[in-house]
Amino acid sequence: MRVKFCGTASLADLRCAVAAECDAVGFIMGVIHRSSDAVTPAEAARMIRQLPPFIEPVTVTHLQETQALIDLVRESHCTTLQVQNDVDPSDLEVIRQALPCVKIVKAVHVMDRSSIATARRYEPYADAILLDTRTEERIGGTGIPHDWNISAEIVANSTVPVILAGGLTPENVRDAIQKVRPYAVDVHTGVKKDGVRNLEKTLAFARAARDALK
Ligand SMILES: O=C(O)c1ccccc1NCC(=O)[C@H](O)[C@H](O)COP(=O)(O)O
Repeated sequence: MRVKFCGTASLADLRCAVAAECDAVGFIMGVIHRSSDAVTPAEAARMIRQLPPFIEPVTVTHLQETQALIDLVRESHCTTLQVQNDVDPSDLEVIRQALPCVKIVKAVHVMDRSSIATARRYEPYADAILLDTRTEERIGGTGIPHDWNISAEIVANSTVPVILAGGLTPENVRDAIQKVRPYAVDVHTGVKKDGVRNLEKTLAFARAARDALK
């Protein structure tokens, strides 16, 4: 099972994720909704210089305007873009033309069964779909799980890889994987202690995720 740790805000956070043998690290940039752990593109670029090979750095953002998204990826030097906010699917095509080597992940918020159609709408334009939770204030990093029955249905019918996020923890990630069968899992809040990424929780999350289907 692949694992992404989101909200990497310091070298200490980065080292925790690397120690847990992560597959990807997310850098939150360009936030317009409530959020924590945002960094500037220059800060992300500096941290990425310390990243060992074969770990994917991901630009995670609220921004919606196509050129702003392209600029953010270029400035941060990430190799994957996670679009957390609403955009027209055709905008993803424009981004792909501008950044042909960058993988595009589109977040879909699982609120009710309408999310199934939303995910299907983005599938032709995204390299992966990330299923997340939203609240009135936040469109990511809520620490709240959603209805995994709906997520499982999206995974079962998707033509692209599906990443499960939203309220995952070292304690519930095994059940989540067994029920939803995602391509990868993603966590931000669930591996924090006293507001910062915690090494024990990060290691425990990665271990539980990797052992879930054994
Ligand atoms: O995590 C955030 O605060 C965030 C802020 C702005 C845009 C996206 C954000 N998160 C996207 C992620 O990939 C998070 O890991 C995902 O929402 C899960 O978060 P959590 O429920 O806290 O584990």
